Amino acid sequence: MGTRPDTGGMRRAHTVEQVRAAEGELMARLPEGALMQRAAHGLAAAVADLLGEVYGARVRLLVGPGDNGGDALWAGALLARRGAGVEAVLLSEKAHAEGLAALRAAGGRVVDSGGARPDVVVDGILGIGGRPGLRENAVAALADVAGVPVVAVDVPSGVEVDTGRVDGPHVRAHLTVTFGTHKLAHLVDPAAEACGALHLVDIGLDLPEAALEALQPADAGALLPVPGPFDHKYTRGVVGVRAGSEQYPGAAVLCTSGAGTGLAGMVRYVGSAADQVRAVHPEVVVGAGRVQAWVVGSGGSEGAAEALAEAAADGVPLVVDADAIAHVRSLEPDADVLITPHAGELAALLDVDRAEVEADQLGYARRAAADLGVTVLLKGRHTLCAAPDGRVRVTTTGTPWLGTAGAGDVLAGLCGALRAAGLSSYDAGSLGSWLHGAAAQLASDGGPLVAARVADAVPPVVRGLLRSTLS
Ligand SMILES: NC(=O)C1=CN([C@@H]2O[C@H](COP(=O)(O)OP(=O)(O)OC[C@H]3O[C@@H](n4cnc5c(N)ncnc54)[C@H](OP(=O)(O)O)[C@@H]3O)[C@@H](O)[C@H]2O)[C@@H](O)CC1
Ligand SMILES: Nc1ncnc2c1ncn2[C@@H]1O[C@H](COP(=O)(O)OP(=O)(O)O)[C@@H](O)[C@H]1O
Ligand SMILES: [K+]
Repeated sequence: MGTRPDTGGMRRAHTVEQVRAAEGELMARLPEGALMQRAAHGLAAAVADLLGEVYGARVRLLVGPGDNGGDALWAGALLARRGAGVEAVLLSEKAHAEGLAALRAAGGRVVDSGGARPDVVVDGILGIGGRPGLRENAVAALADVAGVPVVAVDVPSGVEVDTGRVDGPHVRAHLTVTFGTHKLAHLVDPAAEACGALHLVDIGLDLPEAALEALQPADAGALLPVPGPFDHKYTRGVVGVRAGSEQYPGAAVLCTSGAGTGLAGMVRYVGSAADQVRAVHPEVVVGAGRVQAWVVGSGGSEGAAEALAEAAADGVPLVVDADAIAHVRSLEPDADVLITPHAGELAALLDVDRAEVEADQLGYARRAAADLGVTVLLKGRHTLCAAPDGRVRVTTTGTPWLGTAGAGDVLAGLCGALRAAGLSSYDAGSLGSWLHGAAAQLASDGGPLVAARVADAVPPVVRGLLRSTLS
């Protein structure tokens, strides 16, 4: 049976090709039109929820040429039968014939764009068959209803469904109601941001392995390294931090804060900010020694290349952040590496513009991971964790308040602790990012925060996960 709606297990996203194949298989076993009926009922229910009161509400359908428009028309018919005033603006010479007949039979009308302001707009312009961008008449029809909440059918029309790119005009939705499974554009920015809230309607698809995953609390809980009865600090893992510089001693403090949230057994520090680190974190052991993973580069300045070479000489897994990222090509090809760039740092590493990376986050994260043979944690609103073998996870925890100086230093330390505790680079990066985002939400509580508070909030987030995992 298909991916379940938004609660519970791992959130998964599939490509258009995977979705079409699963839909084809299921359609062959069902009466004609049955899948569209499932989709339309789920869509109508979500629009009704948004409206609160259906009777007397004004609903505007923007209808394109394909089955996406068909979903909108059938859902419009259901709403019209419940007493809504439903108008359809047909944006193409073609429109789904049965859907249109059903809408008319239910009392819905076809209108030109313009007219009285509706209470809600249903975007049935383009779905998974859409090419990026919108025609002029669609752009004009959207302008006519500017400010009205939009419910996107399957995807906000105009976005590129398999990449999350938005290269032309597109819909900005309040809510996106999708069917069977999430598509990549629902989770990958910048398209994900245009989706608004997501609602998944189960239409019974049987789906293959996902193209993209987003950890949910139960998944995060299951990945946590939890000490057993006979564990001690060394078996739990020692994480080493080589961060900070004369210019940026605070980065060393913040990075050791992330490393020292209790998920590894011990934190070592090597670098010029030892006094500052010791003053804030008396439990940190200063000086070189055996570690299970090194975190290198946060606030490292010009010393980052040397710090990276020294850490790499130990032959243990590396988490490479900030100034050290530029030197990652100097590492042995078989080194086990997680890099933690923001878009600007990945752009510099790949010698492209930052805007290009921001426009194609999934493409660049995947390519960098494959080409460099490292795991890439591309930080942003929805951080991506791409493994060299092609797997990708996306982080949906977090808050824009996390865009604050030093937050990345905390994240690097946290990922290093998880790596030292024995998680793979892929799990350490994706779980570290998930915990970092969840901790930021807890610390922010809807308001501003500073990076140190994010680290402070990691233990309560972990405690909450463990409680719900055990209950
Ligand atoms: N399959 C199923 O079982 C189920 C599917 N369901 C629903 O069907 C949706 C997919 O429907 P679909 O395949 O008909 O494609 P859809 O996105 O509606 O439009 C394609 C049309 O648009 C045109 N076109 C493309 N780009 C354009 C542009 N930029 N500007 C203007 N026009 C453009 C394109 O033209 P062409 O490429 O042929 O030139 C073609 O005519 C899916 O998202 C879901 O909502 C659900 O009911 C559940 C069951
Ligand atoms: N708008 C946003 N929404 C959610 N998270 C964000 C946003 N902007 C930045 N972040 C997160 O904040 C952190 C910033 O890290 P980074 O850019 O390295 O900052 P610094 O170098 O100052 O430590 C990253 O984890 C990133 O994912
Ligand atoms: K749509």
